[in-house]
Amino acid sequence: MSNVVTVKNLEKSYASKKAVNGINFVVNKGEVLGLLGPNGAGKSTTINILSTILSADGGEINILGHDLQKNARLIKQEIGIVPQDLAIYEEISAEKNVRFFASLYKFSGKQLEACVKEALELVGLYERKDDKPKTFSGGMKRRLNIACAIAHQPKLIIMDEPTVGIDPQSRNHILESIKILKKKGATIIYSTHYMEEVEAISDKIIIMNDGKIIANGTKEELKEKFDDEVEYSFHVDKINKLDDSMFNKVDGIKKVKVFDNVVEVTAEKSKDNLNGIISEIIAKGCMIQNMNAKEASLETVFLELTGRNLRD
Ligand SMILES: Nc1ncnc2c1ncn2[C@@H]1O[C@H](COP(=O)(O)OP(=O)(O)OP(=O)(O)O)[C@@H](O)[C@H]1O
Repeated sequence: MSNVVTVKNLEKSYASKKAVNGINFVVNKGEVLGLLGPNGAGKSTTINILSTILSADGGEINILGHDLQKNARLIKQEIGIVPQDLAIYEEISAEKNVRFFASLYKFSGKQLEACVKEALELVGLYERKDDKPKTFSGGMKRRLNIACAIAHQPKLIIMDEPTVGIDPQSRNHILESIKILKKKGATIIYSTHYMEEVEAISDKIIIMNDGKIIANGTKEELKEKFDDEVEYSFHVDKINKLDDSMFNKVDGIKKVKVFDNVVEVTAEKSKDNLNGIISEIIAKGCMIQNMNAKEASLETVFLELTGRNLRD
């Protein structure tokens, strides 16, 4: 079976707020799906429904061949959930934490010990297995949280912002762990506020905004839509002479932003308009101190589609 997750017309409201508004998507076996969206987009609600924690108001979900409404119990055995908040016991050793969670599933005896070891090694905590989480850094606790969620070797792993607020070393470690889990055949759904993480590990990206999916595809597919776009940024000496309408005569200008000592111009590359833009700035009596050109990135795609920065 290549479809591990199929979501059709999923809906969920809280009182009058439609948190998830008729979304559809598929995740194939072995894929890492990055779920991106600004605060309140509906990512956690979607993830909590897939994790069988919340019930949906409408729609259909099939996970690993089972209908979620009819067979949640079977699905729970096959998935691993890394929640946004830590779910570990501070007062027992890292190893006992992992063993406890793994023992809730099908493993016991030697097999259980092997799974616990493998999970702790994966997140780089085997050397610290006898230590209590209360002595760990925030990043180490998050890594332990992951080990607890994956020790039973689930086919589908669902992670809700597993790298929020941690040190870069732990963050890299978590991203590397995800790549290894994927290599071993796991399917992963991963929600995050960090664009660079999605770029680094996702096979497919879904961008949510206001309960809806507004883009769905590979990184390349999403960028393609904005391939003809370039953002020029000029540092000038006399910003007070410039305004948003100064490039009205130049062809292919999409957006102008003037702030501090900077003028940012989003333009269509194919219109070959850089000379025209520079001429207009010089004609205003300004000197250009330096200039940058930025091609479309996922950040641009996100901003264009949602009108918001990812971490507003
Ligand atoms: N228990 C709740 N009761 C009422 N409203 C809720 C509840 N949980 C979420 N919401 C609202 O539903 C919408 C979607 O929230 P959700 O937490 O799914 O978004 P999110 O994309 O995960 O955001 P964040 O990145 O901030 O976690 C938001 O408007 C939120 O305020």
